Amino acid sequence: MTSTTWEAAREFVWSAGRSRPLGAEPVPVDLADGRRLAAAAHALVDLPTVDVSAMDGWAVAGAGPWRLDGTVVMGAPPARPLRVGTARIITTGAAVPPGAVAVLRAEHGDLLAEGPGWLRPTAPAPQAGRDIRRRGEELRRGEPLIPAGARMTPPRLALAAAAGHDVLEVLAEPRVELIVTGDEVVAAGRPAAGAVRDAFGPSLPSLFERLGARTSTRRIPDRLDPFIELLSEARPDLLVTTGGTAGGHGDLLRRAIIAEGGTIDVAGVGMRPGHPVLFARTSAGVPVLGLPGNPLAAFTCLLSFFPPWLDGASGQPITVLDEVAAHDLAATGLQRRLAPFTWRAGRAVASPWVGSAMLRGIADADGLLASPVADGEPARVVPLPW
Ligand SMILES: Nc1nc2c(c(=O)[nH]1)N[C@H]1C(S)=C(S)[C@@H](COP(=O)(O)OP(=O)(O)OC[C@H]3O[C@@H](n4cnc5c(N)ncnc54)[C@H](O)[C@@H]3O)O[C@H]1N2
Ligand code: MOO
Repeated sequence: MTSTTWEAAREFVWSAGRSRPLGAEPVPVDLADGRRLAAAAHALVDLPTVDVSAMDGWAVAGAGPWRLDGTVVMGAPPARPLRVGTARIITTGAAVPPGAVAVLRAEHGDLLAEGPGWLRPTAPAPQAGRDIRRRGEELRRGEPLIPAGARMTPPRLALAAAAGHDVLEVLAEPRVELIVTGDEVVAAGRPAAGAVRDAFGPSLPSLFERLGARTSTRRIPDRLDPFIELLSEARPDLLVTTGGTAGGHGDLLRRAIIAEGGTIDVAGVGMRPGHPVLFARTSAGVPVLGLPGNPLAAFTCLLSFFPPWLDGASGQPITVLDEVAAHDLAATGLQRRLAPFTWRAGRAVASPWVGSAMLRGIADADGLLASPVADGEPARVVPLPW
C-alpha cells in the first residue's frame, strides 16, 4: 500500500486496465457511435469503386463539338465505351464510360441550335482527366481505414459504411458498478440542515456513459458488513465507490476491502483536491476506484483516473494530455493541483471555486488544469467529456 504521484497513479490505473482487457462484440455500423474498434477496420472496396464524374455535365471523348449519344445511368457500372467525337450526359457520382477523356461541366457547354444532338464547349476544352474522380483515389481495397481502439464518431461511421462495412467489431462497453456511501447523503429533495444531497447518483452514470461505460448504481449504509458483502459479490469490470476514503465513516472503505480479503494498491495520491483517492482489488480481482466524498475531489479523481484505466482495458497507450503554456496556476512541485478552468483569449484561467467540496467551478469549466512542477512550465489539460 503506497501513496504516489498523480502521474504514477495514472500509469498504475492504465496498467491495471491492461491486465484485464475488455472483450469484443460485433455491432451494426449504425449502432456503433461512441464505441471503440476492437480491431482496425480496412476498406472492403476501392473508393470510389470506379472512375466517376465529379460534376454534372457531359462525359466527352476527343475535341468538341461532340455528337450527343445518350445519358449515363446513375448507380450502374461503367457502360458501353464512348467514341471519339461523342459526348454523354452524366451526373455527379455516375460512372464515367470507358473512352471518356474528361467531363465537361454543364455550365461550360451549349447544345447547338442547329441540331439538338450536338454539343460545343463555351470555355476552353477540358484537359484530359478533368472532373473525373479516379477509382481508388481516396482508398484502395484492403487499405487501413480506422485504427484499432479508435472511438467511432459520425464521420467515422460514414467512412466505414462508404467503404462497405455493415458490422464492426467493437470493444465491449465496460460495466461500472457505482456504490454511493454516506448516511448523511439524501437521494432527493432539498437537503435538511446538516444533510447533504447526493451529487453523484444523478451525475456519475451520465459521466461514465460519456466516457463509454455502462453504470449500475447502488447506495449502501455506512456499515462494514453490507460493504464487505457487496465487495465479495461484485463482478463488474470496475467498481467505483464514493466517500469513506479518508477519516470519515471510520475509514469504511479501507477496512471493508481488507476484511473482504482484497488488496489496496494505492492509498492516496499527490493531488488536491482528491488526495485520499484509492485503488484496490477485491479478493476476486475486481479493480476498485475509491473516489473521495467531496464532490470536486470525486470529479477530479474520476477524470484523472477513469480515462487511463479505459485506455489500458482497451489495449491503447495512455492518452497524452495537452500542455498549455498560457495559464495562471502556480507551480506546486509534485503535488498536483487540479483546478477547473475556462479559456479566455487563449489563456487558461483557473476558477475561484476550487475547494474540494465545491461544484460551481467545474459546472462552468472548459477543463481541469493540472499544475506544473516548476514555475514557468506548462500546465496540463485534463479534458471534460462534454
Ligand atoms: N482526518 C482527515 N480528514 C479528512 C482528510 C484527511 O486526510 N484526514 N481528507 C479530506 C479530504 S482532502 C477529502 S477529499 C475528504 C474525503 O472524504 P471521504 O472520501 O472520506 O468522504 P466522506 O467523509 O464520506 O465525505 C466527505 C464530504 O463529502 C460529502 N459527500 C459524500 N458523499 C457525497 C455525495 N454522494 N454527494 C454529495 N456530497 C457527498 C460528505 O457529506 C462530506 O461533506 O476528507 C477530508 N477529511
Ligand atoms: O485532497 Mo482534498 O480533496 O484537498 O480536499
